[in-house]
Amino acid sequence: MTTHYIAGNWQAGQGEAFDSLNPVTQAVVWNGQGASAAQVDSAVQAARAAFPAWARRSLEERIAVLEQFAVTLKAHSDELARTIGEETGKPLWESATEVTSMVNKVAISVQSYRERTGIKSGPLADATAVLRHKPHGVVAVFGPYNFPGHLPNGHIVPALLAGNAVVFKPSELTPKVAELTVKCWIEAGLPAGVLNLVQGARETGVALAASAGIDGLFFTGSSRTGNLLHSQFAGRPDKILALEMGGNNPLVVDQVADLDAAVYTIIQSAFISAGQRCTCARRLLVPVGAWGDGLLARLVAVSATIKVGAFDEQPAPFMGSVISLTAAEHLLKAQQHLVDKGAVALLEMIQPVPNAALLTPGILDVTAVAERIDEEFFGPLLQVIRYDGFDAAIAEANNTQYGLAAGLLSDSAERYQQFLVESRAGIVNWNKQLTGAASSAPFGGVGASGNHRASAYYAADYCAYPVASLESETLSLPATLTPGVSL
Ligand SMILES: NC(=O)C1=CN([C@@H]2O[C@H](COP(=O)(O)OP(=O)(O)OC[C@H]3O[C@@H](n4cnc5c(N)ncnc54)[C@H](O)[C@@H]3O)[C@@H](O)[C@H]2O)C=CC1
Ligand SMILES: O=C(O)CCC(=O)N[C@@H](CCC(=O)O)C(=O)O
Repeated sequence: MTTHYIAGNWQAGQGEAFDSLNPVTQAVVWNGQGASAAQVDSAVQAARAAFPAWARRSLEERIAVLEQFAVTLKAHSDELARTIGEETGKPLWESATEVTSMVNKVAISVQSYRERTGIKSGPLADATAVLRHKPHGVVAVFGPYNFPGHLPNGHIVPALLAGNAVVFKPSELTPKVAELTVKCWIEAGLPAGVLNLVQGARETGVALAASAGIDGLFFTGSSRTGNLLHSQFAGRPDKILALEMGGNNPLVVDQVADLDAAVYTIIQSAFISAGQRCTCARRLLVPVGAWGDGLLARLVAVSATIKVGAFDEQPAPFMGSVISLTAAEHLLKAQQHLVDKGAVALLEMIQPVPNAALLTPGILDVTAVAERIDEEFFGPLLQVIRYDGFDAAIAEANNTQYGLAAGLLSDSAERYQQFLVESRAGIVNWNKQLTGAASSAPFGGVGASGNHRASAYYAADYCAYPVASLESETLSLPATLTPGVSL
């Protein structure tokens, strides 16, 4: 099976065989062989060869190809949404929103490029100061499985726009979405070699990250892998590394007037995408006392009724499956481990159908757990911590190595001001769900969530480097010479 797209040709893999499965039915969605180290190398060389001509094209020419890509995405949107659903288990309504985000990324990236990294100039007394931006060269893009279309696209579109050539290594759990996306680029007329696709698991990623031929690596994925890459790139200031990693995101609930609005917002924050968004609320901070007890009772009652099902089930479920049986098993074990450590299951997360990666929402009260685990559980498992006093809530919210997203549900503007000032995260929301960040804003975290290279609207910043010039069409002597020099 031809699975890799290198130098404008599809070719079969020479590495390990692997397949992607529908997480609910376990049916094979895609299979093939991963790229060998030699194939990764040829993909990097193809990108290197294609880079100069692509970078020399005018910005308008590159934009035209990108806009055509948006057109081809729209034309294939049903097929793409279905494939996202099949490979990830995400309900069709949600997969369709992912394709829309991919389409919208083009116009947003163009706007961002012009605003943040375009050409700017200003007159000086005897010259012109010009600021331009140049592409880095060949960049590797690593994607996660949870948004197999939208998140790699969030690196690829701005990278190509800036004039880079790309080698794309998608998640091994979602190869078919990557293949379809690359086909859309080909149909849009992207020249051969400018975007290359190498499929495969860890070994393919290791080979690509270690390639001497890349000038940068843009990664979205787990903190564990991101940290490995960070160590690997240490001492390499010549290569740009952008890391978008996970979080252990707190959502603080203050005593609010509209209890149902709070419950709905918590559900959208914790359980959308079956809890598989990096921005999902993982820790829910609830005040001690009767009001907090009432909120939790209502949250548990409503969460117990959430419809969970296969991606194409009708009527549509709110939550699809998690990515795999292995992931489901890992999450169930994590729940059991927390219960063993003293957590109280307010709503037990269960696997309702054997051999299907469907999980129901889980809510654990971990207040009594002595040493809470600061880890991201990437699924529908929400940990509740009761707090006494708003200062204590903020301290608890910040009690994590991560710093991606933090939210406050409160009727008090004053409390939000305090939360905004004191919380440590790249996304801080007020009375809004934590998930669903806008592509028109920067997207990134501090602490263990990233390396200060925010993506989305600020992706333009890591896709090009600034070149500052002082320019004068004629060379002439200044009116006054510096002391000590005579001509
Ligand atoms: N901050 C952000 O923007 C986002 C972060 N994420 C995070 O991504 C994670 C889920 O995605 P996963 O696919 O599980 O991440 P992952 O880290 O397992 O994999 C990401 C990519 O890295 C590759 N890879 C794995 N080990 C490697 C190694 N040693 N060297 C080179 N490449 C390697 C994988 O094959 C895949 O292409 C969650 O932790 C989530 O929070 C997901 C979406 C957005
Ligand atoms: O990257 C963008 O264009 C905006 C950020 C975004 O789409 N965030 C989503 C996905 C979160 C995740 O990566 O898991 C969100 O906040 O829901």
